[in-house]
Amino acid sequence: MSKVTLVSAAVLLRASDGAPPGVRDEFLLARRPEGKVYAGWWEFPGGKVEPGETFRDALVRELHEELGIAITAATPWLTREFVYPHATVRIRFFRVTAWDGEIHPHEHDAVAWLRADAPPTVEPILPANGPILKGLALPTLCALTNAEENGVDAELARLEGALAGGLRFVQVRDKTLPAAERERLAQGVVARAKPAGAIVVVNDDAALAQRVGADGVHLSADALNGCAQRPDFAWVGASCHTAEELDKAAALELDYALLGPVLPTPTHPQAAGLGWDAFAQLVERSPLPVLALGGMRPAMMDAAWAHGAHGIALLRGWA
Ligand SMILES: Nc1nc2c([nH]c(=O)n2[C@H]2C[C@H](O)[C@@H](COP(=O)(O)OP(=O)(O)OP(=O)(O)O)O2)c(=O)[nH]1
Repeated sequence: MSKVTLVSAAVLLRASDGAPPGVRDEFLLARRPEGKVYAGWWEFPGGKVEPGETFRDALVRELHEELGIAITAATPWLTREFVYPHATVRIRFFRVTAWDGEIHPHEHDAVAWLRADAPPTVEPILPANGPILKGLALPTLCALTNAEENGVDAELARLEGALAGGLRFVQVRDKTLPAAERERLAQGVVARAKPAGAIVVVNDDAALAQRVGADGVHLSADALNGCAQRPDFAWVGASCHTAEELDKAAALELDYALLGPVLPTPTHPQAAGLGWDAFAQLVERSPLPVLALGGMRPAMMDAAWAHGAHGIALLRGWA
């Protein structure tokens, strides 16, 4: 196997003027200068890990050298491997949310802030980074419907409130609801979520997702294990419990995974949950955004980020 070059890269995040509370919806790209491989291409600031350094050490050093800033808050995010003609790289991406100092490009010839929820306004972007941009467009809080407990109409009312409060990612779950009720729920979710610009995925029923015009499907772990190729939707995710399932979701080039249960839940009180440390170890090499599931509350978003999660998914407590 050829040598793998280790690279740390920073997704610097900030909130645009109209961003909902707590949402950082802009990220920074920088343009590689003349004289480097891929000169003129846009990348996340960062660079190679030097001998004796951790990924985090390299991140801190590179951002100081390249942008003149001292980062004060960075959490691990995705790890992406890519084979270029010149090198095979393993890039550890971090989300950087606070730093000291003004950004001045010392080693790039330009920088630009881009919106996470819109197509990029600069090009070309380094080929390894396509899925990274899609990951940035994925909201960090995923609401799972719970009409089995709340009833369809109450659940749709709860959704309206949450959409008004900034929710942008919904999974229609409710696997045991009678088919006609589940169809009514899915239709109602799409009718409310689409105008708000929210992503809707339907659990394990591609035909229903098609009929109601959802953005995608969410595969249960069983469906993932039996799946030979990525279903043809804009957004496809899967529920995972093990490293093998995370690998399978990555091999199918899905857009995200849910991993859990992280903590005990009312639905599975007998399961102890993975705990945050085991969660962090499992997601460390994942090229996909992974959302923590099981016993989550919105206030746990910071803990989730600190352990490498993209965000959290929850059945109760999202509104
Ligand atoms: N910094 C950065 N590198 C990326 C990204 N995407 C991507 O494929 N890469 C690749 C390109 C390069 O092969 C490698 C980074 O190497 P580099 O040449 O920028 O590293 P460096 O800053 O340490 O520079 P040097 O040793 O060449 O002076 O990772 C990205 O978004 N940011």
